[in-house]
Amino acid sequence: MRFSAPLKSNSKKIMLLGSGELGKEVAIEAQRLGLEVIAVDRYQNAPAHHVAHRSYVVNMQDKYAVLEIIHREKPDYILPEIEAISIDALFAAEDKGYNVIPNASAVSKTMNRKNIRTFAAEVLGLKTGPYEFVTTKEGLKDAAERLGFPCVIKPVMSSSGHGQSVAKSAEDIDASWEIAKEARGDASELIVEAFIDFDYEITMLTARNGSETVFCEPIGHEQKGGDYVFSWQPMQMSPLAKERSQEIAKKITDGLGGRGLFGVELFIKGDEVYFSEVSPRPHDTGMVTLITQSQSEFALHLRAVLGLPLGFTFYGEGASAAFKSEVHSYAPVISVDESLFSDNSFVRIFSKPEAHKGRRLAVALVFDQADKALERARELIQNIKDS
Ligand SMILES: Nc1ncnc2c1ncn2[C@@H]1O[C@H](COP(=O)(O)OP(=O)(O)OP(=O)(O)O)[C@@H](O)[C@H]1O
Ligand SMILES: NCC(=O)N[C@@H]1O[C@H](COP(=O)([O-])[O-])[C@@H](O)[C@H]1O
Ligand SMILES: [Mg+2]
Repeated sequence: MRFSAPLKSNSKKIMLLGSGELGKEVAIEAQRLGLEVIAVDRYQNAPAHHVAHRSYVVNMQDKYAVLEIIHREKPDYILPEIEAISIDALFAAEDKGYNVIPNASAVSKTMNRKNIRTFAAEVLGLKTGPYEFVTTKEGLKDAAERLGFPCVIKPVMSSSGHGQSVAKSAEDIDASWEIAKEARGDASELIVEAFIDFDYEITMLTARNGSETVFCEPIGHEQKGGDYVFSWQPMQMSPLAKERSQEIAKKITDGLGGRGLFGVELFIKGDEVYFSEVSPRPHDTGMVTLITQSQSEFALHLRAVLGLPLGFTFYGEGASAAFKSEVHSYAPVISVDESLFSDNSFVRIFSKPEAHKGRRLAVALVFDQADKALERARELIQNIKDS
């Protein structure tokens, strides 16, 4: 009897810069492909640290700290997983021949709203709402008056709604100015956007592997305070709005270039599609693909990075709901009710080592007709408790 030799493990090494819940799923997919996984974040025991071959804790905004780890590990691919990373480190790594995903320039553009908005609207000519950039409270007041109320105010560098607010009238401007200081990133410059009274908003997940571009079914989502709470797939759209959404997604991802999966955020009103922003990496609203697709957004990201084929099957409708902490704890315990274990749903707990009110700690996923799935996902997160 002969046994075939074990498959030669793929000797490539990936480095995740940021190791949260999204990175954890990327790390698991990478492990499945036999890659070596190095997970880096600003705190110990971040979700992807638990499933990596090696992990590091560094100040991600410190160019030299980030570069030191890159030089020590010499990864084949560097995958930025959060926005607050030293961009100088990424450019320097790229100059030395490292492969930054999708590329340092795309990361630089997307991490700063000024860069991505001017690139999308003024270079690529994509439709966006009116906007202005300001650096002073006086400038903010004037811009808000010009754009009209309500308007949305966001630090140029931040994410997950940190530092973001909606000013309904001139009286709100002082408060908005203060809120902006809570940015995760740089609050020295703000974007003021006219409020778009959209019918719904979507994420168009778009993957490019160097030879083809594929789109996932559109993901509808609901946000509270600028952070995602529910998502569902597919979002029912008119054929024209869907076609326009894919066109915009193709233009912006071609414009940014490189390989990987992108989350293109769009606002839809009737058949009009407005570009909002884009993540050059898997998107939080895309966690729903863990239950709706044969290859989740995380698996597609890796396939795209490695230049592998991007074919996948959309199994059918589903929804996700984010569970956010209700407590502050240095050792959160999450209890999952027995009722959560049903045939068409599951919960993913991220295992974050510390909880604070509003921090996303788990996600509920349901495979069912989108409206039923959404209702069930909502129910599921009500049955998760943390202490
Ligand atoms: N101009 C606008 N008009 C109406 N709603 C808006 C506008 N800008 C943002 N929003 C709402 O706020 C949400 C968050 O905004 P945005 O995506 O710009 O912030 P973010 O901090 O980058 O969020 P994330 O990191 O979760 O993607 C949007 O998904 C949308 O629901
Ligand atoms: N919208 C971006 C997003 O969802 N990013 C995800 O959240 C993590 C940070 O979580 P934390 O704030 O709880 O540390 C990031 O590491 C990433 O996985
Ligand atoms: Mg967004």
